[in-house]
Parts: sequence; C-alpha cells; structure tokens
Amino acid sequence: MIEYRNLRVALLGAGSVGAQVASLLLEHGDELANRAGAGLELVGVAVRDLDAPRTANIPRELLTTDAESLILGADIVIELMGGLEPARTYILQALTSGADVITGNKALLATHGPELFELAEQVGAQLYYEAAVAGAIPIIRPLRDSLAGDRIKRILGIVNGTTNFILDRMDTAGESLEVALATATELGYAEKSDPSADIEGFDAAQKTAILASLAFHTTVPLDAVYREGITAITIEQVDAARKAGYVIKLLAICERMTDADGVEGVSARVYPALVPRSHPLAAVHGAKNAVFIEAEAAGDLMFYGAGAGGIETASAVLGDLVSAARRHVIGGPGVAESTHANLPILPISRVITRYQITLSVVDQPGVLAAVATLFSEHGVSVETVTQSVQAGADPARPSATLVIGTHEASEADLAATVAALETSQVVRAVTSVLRVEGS
Ligand SMILES: NC(=O)c1ccc[n+]([C@@H]2O[C@H](COP(=O)([O-])OP(=O)(O)OC[C@H]3O[C@@H](n4cnc5c(N)ncnc54)[C@H](O)[C@@H]3O)[C@@H](O)[C@H]2O)c1
Ligand SMILES: N[C@@H](CCO)C(=O)O
Ligand code: NA
Repeated sequence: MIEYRNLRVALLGAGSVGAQVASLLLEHGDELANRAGAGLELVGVAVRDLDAPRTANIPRELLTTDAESLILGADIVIELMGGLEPARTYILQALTSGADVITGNKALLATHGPELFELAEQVGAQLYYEAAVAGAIPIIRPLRDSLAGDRIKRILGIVNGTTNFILDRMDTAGESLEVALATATELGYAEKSDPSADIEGFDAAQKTAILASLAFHTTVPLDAVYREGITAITIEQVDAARKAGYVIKLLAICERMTDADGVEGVSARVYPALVPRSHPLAAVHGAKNAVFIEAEAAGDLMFYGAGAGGIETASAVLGDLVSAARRHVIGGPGVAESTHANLPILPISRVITRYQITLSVVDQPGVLAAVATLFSEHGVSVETVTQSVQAGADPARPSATLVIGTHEASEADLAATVAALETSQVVRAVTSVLRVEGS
C-alpha cells in the first residue's frame, strides 16, 4: 500500500449531483487516490437539513450545517448547492483560504465568472467546472487543454436536455410542445415549478457564455448572449422542417466571425434553428446533449452524451477532483483562465447566417417577382424557392405557400426584409422565420 499525502475534500450540497459525488468518492476513494497520487478524504458534507432524504447514503457524522467551518479546513472544496448566493461567497472564501474549487454551477459562472477566476489567479488556486456545461460530457477540459493549440471557429451545441427532448418528441412522435413539455416534466427533465430556465433558453445561454469565453479567450458576459427559447415553435414548423430535410434544434452557438463592416468578433447566441438531417447534431435524440466544434486545424469534432443526471454529472465532478488532487501533488500556481484575445462581442444585428422564410401569398401573376424584389431591395440573396398551391375556400382568391431559403445575410437585413414582407400587398402572412445552421 502506497502512503499518500492526504487531501481534505469538503462537499457543499448533497442534492442530485452532490449525493452521488459523496457516494462514489466514499466507494472508490482508494482507486481515485491511486490515480491522483494523493489520498482524498471526504471531511464533511454541508447540507441545509441534516434529516432530509437523499438519493445516496452518506454517513450521518459527515453531515454538517456549518459550511463555513468546513470550507476553512479543506484543501479542495466542491460546490454543488447551485444558485448565486451563498455559493458565490463560499467559493470566494474557499479560494481565499487557498483551496482549489470544483463547481457545476453554470448560473454562478455565467454571472460572476470573471470575479471568481480573477481571485483564483491572484491566490494561485484553480477553479474547475467540467460539470457546468453539458454535465458528464467532457467539453471544458478538451477546450481548455486538448484544443489549446488550435483556433476554434465555431461551436454548435445542444446543451439543454429538456428542450432537445421536447423538440425530438415533436419531430418523432408528432406531439405538441405542450404535451411534450408535460412528458419532460413527468420524467424529471424540466423543472415542475418553473420550466422557463429550460424552454426559454436561459440555461443554454449560461452554458453559451461559459463556452464562448473559454473558446475565444474573451470575457463573454451572460447579457451579451442573444437568446430565444422554443416556446414559439409549432408542430407545423417541425413537420415542414422534416419534409424539407431539416430538424429543429435549440442551439447554443459560439462563433468567431467578421461582420459586414469587417469587424472581427465573437457571436454568442441561443435559438431554435433548422439543422440539416445529414448533420451529426440531427442524430442527437431525447434528452442527450452534444457539442459540435469546428476548429481550424482539427476540423470537425463532436462530443456526445448525458448532459444531466445525478450520477452522470458526478463523473465530471470526480474527474475535476482527480485533476485538482494531481495539481496539489505537483504544486505551483493554477492555470489562469485566459481572456487575452478580448475580442469585441457582436450584437445579434451583426450576425450573418442563412434563413428560411415561409409565406402565405396570393397566387397570381407577378407575386413571385414582387417577393423576390423585396429580398433584393434589402440586400438578401435568395438561394431556393419552393411553392405549393392550396385549393382554398375561395377559388377567385387562390393561395400559395412560398418557402424561401436565403444565402448568408445579416440579421439586420433579414429583419428589414421580413418587416417589408409583412406589409406587402401580395403577402397574406409571414408564417415562419427560422435560421439555418450547420451547413
Ligand atoms: N442535476 C444535474 O443534472 C446537473 C447537471 C449539470 C450541472 N448541475 C449543477 O450542479 C449543481 C447542483 O445541482 P443538483 O441538481 O444536484 O441540485 P439539487 O437542487 O438537487 O441539490 C442542491 C442541494 O444543495 C442544497 N443547498 C442549497 N443551499 C444550501 C446551503 N446554503 N447550504 C447547504 N446546502 C445547500 C439543497 O438543499 C440541495 O440538497 C447546480 O449548480 C446545477 O446547475 C446539475
Ligand atoms: N435543465 C438542464 C439540466 C442540466 O443543466 C437540462 O435540461 O439539460
Ligand atoms: Na461537461
């Protein structure tokens, strides 16, 4: 038996993820010690209620309601309480006392990341957060370490399991958004009391801010992430997408781009988009997550797996724990989160992408030409046009549906085009506007 130096590990929070971390650490502690080169002693678990039921057995003597004392005696602090406070204060206390910190708290990192990383750098400690983006899927470490020698061009992520589950049910089972959301809630994916963090895209936006900051060495604040959720997506849009060879996915997009004025910057955005069925992300079903990375030298890479779940996410936390322990063994300062590039963040109006617009129009001579003119007047180039004619109730006023695919255009030009279409005499209604990504 090798005698290792002992590291004192404090756990804050014993909910879905925390309880599994405690249980796995107690069960596999010896093996993890061999991998880390240091003993990993769970010295305490801070909880709110000593008697609350838990998903895993934790010896009663490890439980405490005194988080602050626990933090002060630890070499490594694992924060799995969630929320902004007191998580932020506890992490600041832990770093100040010289401990390394592991967290899965995307809300905190997306909001107060710079403050936490700055303090970690000042005191020479390390902040690990693999669990904060896409749960069990290794994505933080690949971006920070494996791809540190490359340049990331774009990240397209399915980083919210609840919305992917809902959109997948709409696509594969023909369920309405309401029915699919009810199933997601029943299965425990969406929050019962308030599913808006998922379906309005807030959770995905937090993860986007974290990924974009890391990928482009630039601080990307949460409020700079453009966000649309999935609540306006209809079953008609999902069906039409399928017939046209697409699937609708809620995407977290982090992209280095040059806007129409030649300004190079970072775009961070979340919205439901059409993804070609041939794209690897189209094959991500149910509540699974995937992150598709386009890198200059490495080309395309995809990371796929469980983006949530107590024991799955605990895997990411324990991976961080072994990394933190190895760093303690080796010594030296932590690796700072680099924001050296400091690229400007492009507002959504500057973003350039492709679109698909569906219109209900009057079916009479000159309509197609009038619609095409509106696109060209606003500098938007049409790539494809598909027309289908509806019988309609009034034979004297036949109606047609036009589906128009565009070449790349700026959001500002596209918005102006849509506004002009909406007031045009020949357009009865603009029934759908979706971006096309991943092609
Ligand atoms: N559940 C997942 O699948 C998942 C995936 C990725 C990341 N995360 C993140 O991991 C963190 C934990 O998530 P979870 O699902 O385990 O949450 P949870 O709500 O199941 O557990 C949080 C626990 O922390 C406790 N807690 C809250 N405030 C406390 C305090 N002041 N002192 C002591 N205990 C306190 C709560 O009582 C609860 O038991 C969150 O930041 C979450 O965003 C969760
Ligand atoms: N609510 C999140 C959990 C993980 O962050 C999801 O649906 O993916
Ligand atoms: Na992860």
